[in-house]
Formats: sequence, structure tokens, C-alpha cells
Amino acid sequence: MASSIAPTTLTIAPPDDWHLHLRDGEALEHVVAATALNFRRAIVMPNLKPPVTTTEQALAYRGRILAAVDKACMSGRYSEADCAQMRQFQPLMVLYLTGATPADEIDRAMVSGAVHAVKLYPAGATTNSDAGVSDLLGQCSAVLARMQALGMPLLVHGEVTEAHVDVFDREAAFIESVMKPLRSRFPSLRVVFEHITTRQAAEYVTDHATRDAQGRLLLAATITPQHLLYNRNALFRGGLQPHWYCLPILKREEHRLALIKAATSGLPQFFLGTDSAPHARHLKEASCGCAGCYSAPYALGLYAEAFESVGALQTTDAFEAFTSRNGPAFYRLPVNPGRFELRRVPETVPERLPFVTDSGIVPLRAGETLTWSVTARE
Ligand SMILES: NC(=O)N[C@@H](CC(=O)O)C(=O)O
Ligand SMILES: [Zn+2]
Ligand SMILES: [Zn+2]
Repeated sequence: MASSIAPTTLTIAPPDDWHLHLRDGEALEHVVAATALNFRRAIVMPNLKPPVTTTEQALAYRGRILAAVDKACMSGRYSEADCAQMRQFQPLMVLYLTGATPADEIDRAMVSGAVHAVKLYPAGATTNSDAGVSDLLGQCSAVLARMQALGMPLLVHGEVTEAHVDVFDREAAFIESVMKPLRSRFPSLRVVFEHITTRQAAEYVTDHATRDAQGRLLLAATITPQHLLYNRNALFRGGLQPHWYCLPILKREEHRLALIKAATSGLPQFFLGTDSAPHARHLKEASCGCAGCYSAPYALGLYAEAFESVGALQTTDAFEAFTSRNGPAFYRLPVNPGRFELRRVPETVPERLPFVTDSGIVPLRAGETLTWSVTARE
């Protein structure tokens, strides 16, 4: 029967990446190209040094990103067809929430049309989170009230930071001690639980995705390729594996399976967010290695593999919902026109990508062969 034959081609609306780190400076030109080629839009994280805390800074950063796309296209490294794709890329900007963010910054962000969300980094939770928030409801209630009133989404890195909470339990603890009190105080605030990694988070977002009076979702979650494909064993396979270290950290198999179930469910509250987070090789292979996996160039193939692992590619519906439809619906943006095609064409991930510093970047799955690759972008 046709339905039991393994598919060889996947045709989807052009995807977006709803959680991405592009960095800044010299790295930007190289990092942005991979995303601009594979995604039409991306929610760009604001955890630069110093962080992007104002609309003015976000607009300036947006300008640097678009200039970097231009520079990449002028470099001669990409074909004309690739550059035509890359030039369609739209960075969607995000403000970094601090204890000192004034409520009227939200008004400026809304008016700009370029800022699509505000990001909560609990202080000390992850890369460049020192300027983050230590007491969300205590420090940020006025800003959150304004965000709720204006419909500005809050994106959360959902981990508590208390030293006594085990690193593998920090996301589940966050649901109880921050997410629930936040949503009960601000029930119509739009919230994205970023890069979820646990059964508890998948279940919370499955069961508590309330809607506003117009029927629009108020809660969603992004899921990374590494959390769909790996459990925490990947960190210790044959020795310490720094390139699998990201935050929130990989969890037990039970959690990976819950994430796969959520991502492939077709439920509208789950969508693609790579959390592609490049760090130079020498900063990951170090006595104190940085957290973050660089996945942008191969992310679509990685997601396809995760879906196929549970037979969820028999039709493209759930895959396309996750990559290309649910995110725009939540962010109240149109689905991208055009089509992307993935085929069962093996592609080997390079051991190292020669940019940012002499040490380069080691992408997720370096040296391994992927089953699926992007074969057409229209
Ligand atoms: N995910 C990570 O491990 N790292 C991200 C920060 C983040 O998303 O928490 C980074 O900026 O490097
Ligand atoms: Zn994060
Ligand atoms: Zn991130």
C-alpha cells in the first residue's frame, strides 16, 4: 500500500526558525548565511554582549544582520540562486528583558514593527544571561502588564537557577515556581516556552495552551533538533562530548520521547526553533566549555530524521505544521509563499566549518551522514 512506502520527497511551505542565535561582529556574515538560505524568517535572540535591551539597539542589530546577508552574497561564496534565497530572509527582532526595562520600551517596540517579542533570561541560567532577571514578578510586573495589554509575546528560557536544584530538574522546577505564577497573574500574556526539553514541559504546553477571545493561542513552545534526536547519553558517549552540551541540557530518554510526541502531534502550539548557537571550537573544547549547539545549516534534515524515526513522515502534514505553519500562526504572520523540497539524498556534515576564528565551528552531527537534504528552495 502506498501509505506504507517510505517517502522520498517532502514538499513544504518555506520554513522559519523561531529561536536562533546569530551573534554579531565578524561571525555574523558567516552565521547568518546558513539560516538565510534555509529559513525565510527567524526570531533572533538578543543575548549579545552587551545585550539588546532597547528598540533602538534591536533596529541597529537588524541593520547589521541585513548588511551581513549582503556581504555574504557579495563574497562570491554563494551561487546567484542561493543569494536570491538569502536576500528574502527577514530577521524578527527580540528585546532582552532586564529588571530595569521600562514599560514604555514595549510601546516603542510595538510601534517599530520590527520587534516581535521580549526574552526572559533568568540571571545566570545560560550564555550571556548575567544581565537577566532575578525576580520576574517582583522586578518586571509593569512591563509584563504592558506586554499583556499590547499583545507582545514573552519568550522564556525556562530554567530556575538556584544552586540546590539539580541541573536536570531546572526546567520542571521552573514550571512550578515561575511559569504557573506568571500565567496566573497575567492570564492573557502571550508566552513561548523556548527550547523545551522535558516531559513536564511538553505536557504543560499540551494541556495549558489557552486561547484569547478571538481563539488565538496564548502559549506555545519551540523544540530543538538535538533534544528530539538525543538523550543525555550523547554527552558522555566514549568520553566527554562538549559539542552536545547546550542549555537546557539534554535529558533522559523518557523526555526525548515526550518531545517527539509533542513535535509530531500536529498540535498548533509546537513549532521549530533550532536554538542554533555557534561557539568557536576552542571555546567548547575547553576546561569550561560554552553551552550551545550549532545546527542551522543542517537543521531541516535533522528534524526530518527525528520525524521519520517515529513514522511521522507518511504524510507531510505534521512536519509542515511544525516547520512552516504553526509558528506563523502563533506570531500572527502569514505562512511564507513558495515551497521547499527535501529529498532522501545523503549529505555528510563537515567536521568543522572554517569560520569565526581559526579554530572554526564544529556543527551538530559533525562528520556524520544525514538521510535528508534540502534539494529545492522556491
Ligand atoms: N542554548 C544554549 O546552550 N546556548 C545559547 C543560549 C540559550 O539559548 O540558552 C547561546 O547563546 O549560546
Ligand atoms: Zn535559552
Ligand atoms: Zn537559545
